[in-house]
Amino acid sequence: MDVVGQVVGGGFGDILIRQKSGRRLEVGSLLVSEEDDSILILEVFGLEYGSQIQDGMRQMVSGVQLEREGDMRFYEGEFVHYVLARVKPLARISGGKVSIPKSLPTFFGRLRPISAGDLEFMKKGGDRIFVGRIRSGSEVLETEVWLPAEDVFSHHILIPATTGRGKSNLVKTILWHSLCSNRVGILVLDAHDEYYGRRGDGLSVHQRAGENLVYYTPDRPPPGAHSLSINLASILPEHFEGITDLSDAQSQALRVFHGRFKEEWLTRILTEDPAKRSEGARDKEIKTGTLVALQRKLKLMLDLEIVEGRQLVSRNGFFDVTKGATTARDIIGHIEQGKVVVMDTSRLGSEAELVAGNVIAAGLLDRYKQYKASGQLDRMPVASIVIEEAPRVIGEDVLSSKNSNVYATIAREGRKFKVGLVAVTQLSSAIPRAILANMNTKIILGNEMKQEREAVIASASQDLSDDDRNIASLDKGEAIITSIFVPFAMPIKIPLFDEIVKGASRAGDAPAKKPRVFG
Ligand SMILES: Nc1ncnc2c1ncn2[C@@H]1O[C@H](COP(=O)(O)OP(=O)(O)OP(=O)(O)O)[C@@H](O)[C@H]1O
Repeated sequence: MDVVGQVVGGGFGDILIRQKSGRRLEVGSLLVSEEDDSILILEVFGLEYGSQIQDGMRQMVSGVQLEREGDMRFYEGEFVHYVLARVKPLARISGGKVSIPKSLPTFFGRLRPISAGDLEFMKKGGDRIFVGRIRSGSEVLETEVWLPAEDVFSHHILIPATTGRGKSNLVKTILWHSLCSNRVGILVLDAHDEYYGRRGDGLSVHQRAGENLVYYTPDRPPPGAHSLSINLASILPEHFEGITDLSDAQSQALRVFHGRFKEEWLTRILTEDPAKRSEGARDKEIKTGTLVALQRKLKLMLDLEIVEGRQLVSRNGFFDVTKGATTARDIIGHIEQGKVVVMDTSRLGSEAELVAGNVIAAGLLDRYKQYKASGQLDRMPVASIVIEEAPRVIGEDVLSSKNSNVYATIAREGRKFKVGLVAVTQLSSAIPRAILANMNTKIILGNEMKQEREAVIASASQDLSDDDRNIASLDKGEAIITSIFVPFAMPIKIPLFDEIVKGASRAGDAPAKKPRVFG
């Protein structure tokens, strides 16, 4: 047996291992204790020195070496000084079945490194999505990790990390595998226009992009892509809720206009001339000051302007008076067919992006509620919405200071209707605990901020209370998956998206060069 260490003490959840000299255990290393009829997988969460020599003596020997450059050494140093690893049991595997460990490994038992053969029970392929390979410390095993797509998407995914740790790469990886089947329809609000692959490789080079990827952009759509504009008539007063700061009077004004003018309500608010308002009873409901402030706010947010003759025109062609009447309906239709819809919102401000997302998310949730009511939900694919910088819509301050919004509703109850969120964030601590706890799969990337690690650890599906340092030391693309759909918290390495594309083109699964034309 390839021994790396031996059990020398500790207790359940905090077992002390002496590291064999010449081996190097890392925080996150996975070890195996072979028992009679099972194996126990253990994970290193702490490392410290051990020595048989008292402190004072060690410091004196060091003094001789440093100050006199003397050759004073300990006889058979590997016996007297060593590294102690603190490990916790992760899983017991017996006859291909995984269970939560409830006992200690054999006292004085020797441990070996984990190998791919120990993890053969892990299921692959089918309606699962690939997220990476099992990692032991910084060593990557061959074992692939595939998550059950419908379950994880409908029960929400949280991707927490600080900047530059590989969030976008992970989202791309997940979307890539979602394109293989139609079991999950996904809306991606792509604020950096980075997923489709206009510049460099993106989802468009996937073998099935033609059938399963739909790209909407307001900026010179490539062949087969759709021009993205949303008609003002698609927007309802509630689409602004929980997105932008509106006073009570302003919210009231939105509703009054909607009640009076139905689909034309937004155009009417924006084009009403404050100077020509009559003092009739109807207008008293809305003060001129409120109207003027509302017009200013909406024009700025939606990038609209009033030109001669009180004509309303769109400056960026996104929110439009004439175009885009069916956009929201069409996008919802694509998601219902299990496609991935990438919406390039890179030209929009943050609030406008969220309003656009709201129009679609609210319509989608409504449709799925209807499917449930009519008994058709079972045959529908799961629907999911990828939202970056998630605290913008599900942050504590947003939800307490403004009315709730559709994203929060989805986070709380979307699961019942097969609608989920993929929330990407640098600030998990800004999301209320109840919502964090509802995100039943967390793919935790590196994070150097203690407060953020604590928020994620406190709401994890497995006990990660000893993993603070482990999470702090995660390198780019290294992650820990905690989920009600995995048997134990899994350390993984996410592949680089470019390598996935290269691998697919070698295997003939993706064209190597030009993006595909799709519709
Ligand atoms: N799985 C990975 N393996 C190796 N390197 C990676 C991996 N994922 C990302 N990287 C590296 O880290 C860089 C940043 O990745 P990415 O843009 O995905 O991070 P991010 O967290 O989305 O950053 P930002 O918050 O700035 O958008 C990439 O350019 C890439 O070089």
